[in-house]
Amino acid sequence: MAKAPVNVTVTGAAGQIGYALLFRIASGQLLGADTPVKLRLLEIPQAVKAAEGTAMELDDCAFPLLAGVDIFDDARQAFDGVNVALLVGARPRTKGMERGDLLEANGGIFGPQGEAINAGAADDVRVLVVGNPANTNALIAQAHAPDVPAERFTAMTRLDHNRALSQLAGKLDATVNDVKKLTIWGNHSATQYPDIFHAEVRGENAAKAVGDEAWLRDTFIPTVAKRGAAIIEARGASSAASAANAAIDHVHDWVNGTPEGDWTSAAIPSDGSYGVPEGIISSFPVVSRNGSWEIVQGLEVNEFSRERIDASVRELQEEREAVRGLGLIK
Ligand SMILES: NC(=O)c1ccc[n+]([C@@H]2O[C@H](COP(=O)([O-])OP(=O)(O)OC[C@H]3O[C@@H](n4cnc5c(N)ncnc54)[C@H](O)[C@@H]3O)[C@@H](O)[C@H]2O)c1
Ligand SMILES: O=C(O)C[C@H](O)C(=O)O
Repeated sequence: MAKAPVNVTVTGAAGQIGYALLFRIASGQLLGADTPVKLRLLEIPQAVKAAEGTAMELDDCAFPLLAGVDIFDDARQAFDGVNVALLVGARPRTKGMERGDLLEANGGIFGPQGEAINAGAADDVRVLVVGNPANTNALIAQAHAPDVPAERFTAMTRLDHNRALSQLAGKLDATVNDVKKLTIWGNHSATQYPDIFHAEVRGENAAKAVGDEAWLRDTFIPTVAKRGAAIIEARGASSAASAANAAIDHVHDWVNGTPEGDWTSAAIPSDGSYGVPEGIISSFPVVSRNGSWEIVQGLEVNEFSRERIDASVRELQEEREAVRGLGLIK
């Protein structure tokens, strides 16, 4: 029997990530070639017309798996019955805006969207927050959805993971397929920590294969952590196709499972593992089993890594305190 369509809501659908994302979802790359999807696009009223244009193009692709496209400017309607929620639309930082202003402006988006998910989402809803500051926006949405299991709220560090795979493979003259067990820890920000101490390249420990702490400290880590800014500098706009690709990877693996013998990175609510305070939405080494993320346990964290994980987690705690101070979470 044919599978029932899965409802996928994408916010910020008329933005640049939206444009790179929607066609890939509709073609089956998010959930698999046997799963029809219904797209539910959420935009602000001024951008609804642009979303309608994208919907026309989706029609014109005649995707066999696309079971419908609906466009909304109301979050309650957009998240009604949602199975997969991709929260891409966010308020970017503009000139003169302090971090508190940015968190407050995004609280005005992610709080109501969390409430709408709480009110109408399907029981199996999975939420991926892409819009920045992604980890803390996810925390705000989660706080407004008390009836949804907390672990269904995640934030995207898969782009950072993919960036790290490419940088490490390039250094060792390998391909990304040769690299396993790499980890992004912490926040999707410049404090994130890409960790190669447990990574393997062609079965050999990556840190040993690199054998160059200065490269790790002064080149690899800053290149990965500041890649978003480098893309903005080069393109004049933030990463879009690679961000959409990472969102596809994240949800695909969450639903279908990660391959045996490897792991990936995702920002998920901490259960206290690795000294990360419970509840913080932090990036960890994760596998997906039976449709749920699990933190890879038992990794030894050396002093070099500890310092960097702690710094990024501290930033997440500060963001949590800031949104608490603004009354956006309890
Ligand atoms: N986590 C990551 O790795 C990562 C990577 C790249 C970009 N990002 C972030 O993703 C976000 C989107 O990037 P983009 O390049 O697509 O931006 P964009 O400005 O091109 O598009 C954002 C869209 O969101 C819409 N929007 C704003 N408020 C909304 C709301 N309340 N409801 C629904 N839609 C709303 C806007 O109208 C716009 O169309 C940004 O916050 C960006 O910083 C995250
Ligand atoms: O949008 C940004 O600020 C950068 C983005 O998060 C990225 O990592 O490419």
